[in-house]
Amino acid sequence: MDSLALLAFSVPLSAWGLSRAYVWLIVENGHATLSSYLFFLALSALAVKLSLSLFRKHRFECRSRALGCGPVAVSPHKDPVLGLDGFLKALRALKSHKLLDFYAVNFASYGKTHYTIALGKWVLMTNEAENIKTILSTKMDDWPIAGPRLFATLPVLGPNSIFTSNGEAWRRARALLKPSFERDQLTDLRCFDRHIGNMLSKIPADGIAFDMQSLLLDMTMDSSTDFLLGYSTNLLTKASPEAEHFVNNFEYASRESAKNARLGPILYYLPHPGLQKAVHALREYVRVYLKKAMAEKEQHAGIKHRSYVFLDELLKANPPEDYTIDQIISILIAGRDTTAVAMTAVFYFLARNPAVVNKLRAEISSISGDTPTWEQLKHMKYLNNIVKESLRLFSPVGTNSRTSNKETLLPRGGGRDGSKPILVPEGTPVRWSSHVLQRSKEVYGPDADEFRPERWDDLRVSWEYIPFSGGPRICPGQQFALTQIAYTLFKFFKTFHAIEAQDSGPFLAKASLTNSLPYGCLVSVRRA
Ligand code: HEM
Repeated sequence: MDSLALLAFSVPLSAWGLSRAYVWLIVENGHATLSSYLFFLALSALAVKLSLSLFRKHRFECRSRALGCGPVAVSPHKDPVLGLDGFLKALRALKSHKLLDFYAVNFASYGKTHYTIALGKWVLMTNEAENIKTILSTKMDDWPIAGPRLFATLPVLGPNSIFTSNGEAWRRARALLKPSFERDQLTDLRCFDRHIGNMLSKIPADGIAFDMQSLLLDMTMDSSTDFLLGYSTNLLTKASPEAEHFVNNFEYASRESAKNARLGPILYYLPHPGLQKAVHALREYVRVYLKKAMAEKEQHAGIKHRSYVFLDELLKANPPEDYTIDQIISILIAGRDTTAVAMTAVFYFLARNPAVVNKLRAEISSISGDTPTWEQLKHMKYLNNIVKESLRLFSPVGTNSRTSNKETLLPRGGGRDGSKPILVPEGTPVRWSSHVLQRSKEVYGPDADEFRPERWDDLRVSWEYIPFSGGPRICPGQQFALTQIAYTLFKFFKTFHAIEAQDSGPFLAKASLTNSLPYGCLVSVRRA
């Protein structure tokens, strides 16, 4: 039944019901007490609210039709109010590390754009590249970051960080950070070199199984802190007790943030002394290096006294102390796990594809010496295709979301075949999955689930490939991450001849702030 028919039916019915309730309760039974009046008032308020929401729904549908929009599919729910059945299914998928598959099944079953209910809230799911482009780029201002992602990171990053802010506050943070990601900085590979060397020296001798993911997590923490603060945590060599404490707090804060993302406002408004203590300790650790960098800036007044450090670059704009700390912690959260997990996935796929490794080694051996330049790395076509293909099959940020701040149009998803535009009400959360989109058979062909770097020789895609997101909020660390991954691969295959998988289970993804491999990535190597 459409909303007009419901309206025509329900308004006279509730008026009649209310008048009957009044006569029965107050006139006939003489219950003219305060509680019966209050009961009657509550009943009336409910009826008015229901009629008003039906009226609004009707007006919304009229506007939607006038704009040429179509209705959107709705996923079926046994519990149509809270959607508890869907929530429990998602929870089970999360626990068995199959949440990304759960999204894939839902998109295949209910359509590329559909509504679902999550704990009483209507959520728009869309995997239409055109819709994602509209949300992230063309109409970005209608779609701020809100909801779970915000609840997840606010307690750790505060409202001013590039990661949690919107509008003017976000533009200010982005402008401050932009110069620190300029190309010149990226071409200086010395910062990675030492940490990659430390990691390679920890890899056990021929044939012994080890977890590549945990080594890569240590390496990216060492290189990120070195790059950002000018002082590495040195987890792979001789970490100080302060550095170890910092890393423990960082990992604890990330885990608790992921819980906030799942339970949203429920946890966000409850006090969490453990998290507060960890965040305080994180900030104080960064403050020590910030103070050192400020002192060195005064002492050296414009003279370059050490190789590139992100903090030195930031301080050129004289930002306030706590604001700077917000941004540094944001970048560490945004860049450390993502890069480590992206590299883990590359090694996961290579360990299962010896023919790809042979082709990669041939390309690497065409470059003399053990230390490539930035330009050489950029021109290694096959190596870059491998990284691209791995990020297609496994994006560390496998899903993403925004919330509409006004009634707004999306170009697709309406009508029987989903080709009409849709009108989205204000306050609607929208979620999409780069992971599912990047495995679309429509775009990537029937072998979309296979690891085949050669497909990138002639494949041209746009918004169907978004491991680093897109639009003005595109990941500013993209080149930094890609360079670090390429450099690691180069050095790894100059040292080792082959890599073999030592686990045989299916590919699973543990969903947290970033997806990771729940049981690590067990491999063994042979020396070159
Ligand atoms: C393979 C590694 C990486 C992947 C897959 C990745 C992915 C992403 C994605 C998908 C977003 C968009 C999030 C959203 O729209 O909600 C993002 C944002 C961001 N990333 Fe990355 N990232 C990676 C590495 C890095 C690195 C190394 C850094 C810094 C050194 C970094 C810094 C940031 C920042 C600051 C943002 C927020 C940008 C903004 O809101 O304007 N990322 N990243």
